[in-house]
Amino acid sequence: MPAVLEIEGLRKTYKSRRRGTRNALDGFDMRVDAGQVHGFLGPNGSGKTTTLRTLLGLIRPDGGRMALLGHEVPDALPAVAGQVGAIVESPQFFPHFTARDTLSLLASAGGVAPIRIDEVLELVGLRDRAGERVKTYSLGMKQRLAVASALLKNPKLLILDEPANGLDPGGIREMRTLMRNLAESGMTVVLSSHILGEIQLICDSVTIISLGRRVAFGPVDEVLAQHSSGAVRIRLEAVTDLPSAADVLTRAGIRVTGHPDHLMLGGVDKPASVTRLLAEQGLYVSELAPVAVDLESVFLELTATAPVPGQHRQVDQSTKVGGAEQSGATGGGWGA
Ligand SMILES: Nc1ncnc2c1ncn2[C@@H]1O[C@H](COP(=O)(O)OP(=O)(O)OP(=O)(O)O)[C@@H](O)[C@H]1O
Repeated sequence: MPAVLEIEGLRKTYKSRRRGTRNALDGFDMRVDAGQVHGFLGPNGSGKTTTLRTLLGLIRPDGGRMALLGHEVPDALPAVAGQVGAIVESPQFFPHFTARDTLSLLASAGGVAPIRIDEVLELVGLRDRAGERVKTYSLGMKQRLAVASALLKNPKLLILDEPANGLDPGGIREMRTLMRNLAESGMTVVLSSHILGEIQLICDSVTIISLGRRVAFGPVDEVLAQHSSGAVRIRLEAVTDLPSAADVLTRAGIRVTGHPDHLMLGGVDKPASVTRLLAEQGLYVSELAPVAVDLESVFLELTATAPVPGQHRQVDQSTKVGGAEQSGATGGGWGA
C-alpha cells in the first residue's frame, strides 16, 4: 500500500530566552497509508501540532525527512499543496456571512468551480443550513464548515488538528460519521485528538507520540493486541495501600498504571505471583481480573499521562535540553 504521509527522524528544537532550549520533536517517525483514517495521539506538548505545522511548511525542521503523496516536502509543497486539505488552527469566519457566502469566497479565491460548494455542503451535512449566518451556528456546525472549506479543492489527504475539541457528544458523533464517509470516498484522513474512545471508534490506524518520539503505531487492533497480553486489574482491601503496591510491583518488573481505586498491570505471566508478592508485604488483593485493554489504557501506559476527553489537562511533555526536567512523566499514576 503506498504511503500518503511519511516522516523519518524529524527533529525540531525551539529556543526561547524565557524557556531555554526545548526538543519538541526528537527523531519522530510516522507513516500513513492511503485510504486510512489515522489517529495522531499524544499528550499536551508531545509535538503533534509541531509535526503537522512542519509537514505543511509552516515551521522549518532541524532534521529528518518528510514526504506527502510520494513527494519530498517542503521542497515539493507547491506541487502537492492542491491535494492536501488541512485545518491546524481554529479557522475564523466572518460571523455575518452565511456558510454558502463563506465557501463562495474561498472557492473563487482558490479557483474552485462553484458546483463544488454544494457538494461539500452536502458532505459535511450543512446543505439545509447553508443560507444561515455563521454567527448562529453551533461549535459543531462551525467545525463542519471548517472541514467543508478544507474539502473545497477535493484533496487526497485531509489533516485535522483536534477536530472534535470542545464538541458535545452529538457534535462528536456527527464528526465521526463525516470522517468515515470521507474515508469511504477514498480520502486519507489524519486527525489528532485527545478523545481516545473516539479514535478507537473512527480510526483504522494510529501513531502515539510522547516527548517528541513515536512510542506506538499501526492498526488500532494490533496496537491494542500488543498491549493486551498479560493485562490485569487489581483492587486492594485498603485503597490507601495502592501506592505501596505499585511500588512493590514496579520493582518486580511489572508495568503498573495507577488509578484512584485500582491498578492496571501489564505483562503479568502468572497472576498468582502478583497476589503472593503483595501478600508478602502485608498488602492484600481483594480483586484480580484479566482485562481487554482499550486505547486509553495503552495511551496512559505509554505516555504516563491521563487524557481527559475534550480537555487539555495533561501537563506539557516537552524536554528541556541540557537539563533533567521532563514535566509530563507523573500525570497518570505511580507506576510504569
Ligand atoms: N513557537 C514556539 N516556541 C517555543 N516553544 C514552542 C513553540 N511551539 C511549540 N513549542 C513547544 O514545543 C512543544 C511541543 O508543542 P506542540 O504544540 O507541538 O505539542 P502538541 O502535542 O500539539 O500539544 P497540544 O496538544 O497542547 O497542542 C511544547 O513544549 C511547546 O511548548
